[in-house]
Amino acid sequence: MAVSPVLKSPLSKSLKVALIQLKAGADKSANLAKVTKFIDEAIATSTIGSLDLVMLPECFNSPYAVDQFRNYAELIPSGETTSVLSELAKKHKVYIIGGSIPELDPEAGNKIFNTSLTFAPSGDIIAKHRKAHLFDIDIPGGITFQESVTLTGGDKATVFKLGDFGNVGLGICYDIRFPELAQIASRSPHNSFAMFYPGAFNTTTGPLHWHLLARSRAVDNELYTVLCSPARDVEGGGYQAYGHSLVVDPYGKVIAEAGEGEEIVFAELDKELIPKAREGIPVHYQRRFDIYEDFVGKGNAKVSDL
Ligand SMILES: O=C(O)CCC(=O)C(=O)O
Repeated sequence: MAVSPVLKSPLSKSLKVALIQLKAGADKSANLAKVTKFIDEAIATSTIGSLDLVMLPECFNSPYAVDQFRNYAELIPSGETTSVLSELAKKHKVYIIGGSIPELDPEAGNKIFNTSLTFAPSGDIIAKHRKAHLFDIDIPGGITFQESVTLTGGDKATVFKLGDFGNVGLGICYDIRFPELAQIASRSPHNSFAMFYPGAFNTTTGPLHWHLLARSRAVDNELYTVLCSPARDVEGGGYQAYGHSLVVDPYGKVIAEAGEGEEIVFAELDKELIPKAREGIPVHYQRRFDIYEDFVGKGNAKVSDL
């Protein structure tokens, strides 16, 4: 079996990121004011030097509740949240992975999607991912949640170019349970160095699977996984997010992690670690497509082009 040569990245820069773990309330304007304050603070207090990217959690401008999504849904790109994030990216000259918001799409029969936008330092939108796998679960004595009551799933994997840093993939929360999105992003022709997942796991499935899934996607694909959660909101009641926003390196090691409350976490993603991990443990090049099917790059993987 042929082993492909290790791909050395021509772009050796590391990516300095801040994860904003905050809790959202019922007041959208207050949520957006809080996002602005936290992003300003991340830029001003970074412990790792000048930041390249700031990331927000899933549903940061609305309660995470099936019966509320339509009330908070916005048009993209003309909605209020899109313009606030675009201005913040421009003001601070950073990339922003804008967690996710409920999106109203009149062209799709007014359906609602759970959508994540990424902004370049110019303020332009460079990626849009609609949560592909909806969170419909029922754990007796644990949690019941049915996103599909009001949301529609997206129909594409999302991979995009983060400027000079190279390609990255984007999924939302429950999407992390489906290894295929990270596989598509990590493998040729995309060769991404990181997967980003804004996510709001809960106090039942968080302790069970949050770290396990982040580390699994990282080890399977030998890339960074970056997960940003809302903070726990005990006083507010409602959906209790797990917290523990984290960054996992291509060996599966957790290199940064938040607690449960509101917090900013900083981490540096050293891209040189990707070829090192893939050279040392070359699973990336040892796949046996003679005994199982390769679905990536075979024309049936749909990748978003905005
Ligand atoms: O997969 C899980 O356990 C949690 C998923 C979730 O909370 C979500 O998709 O919003």
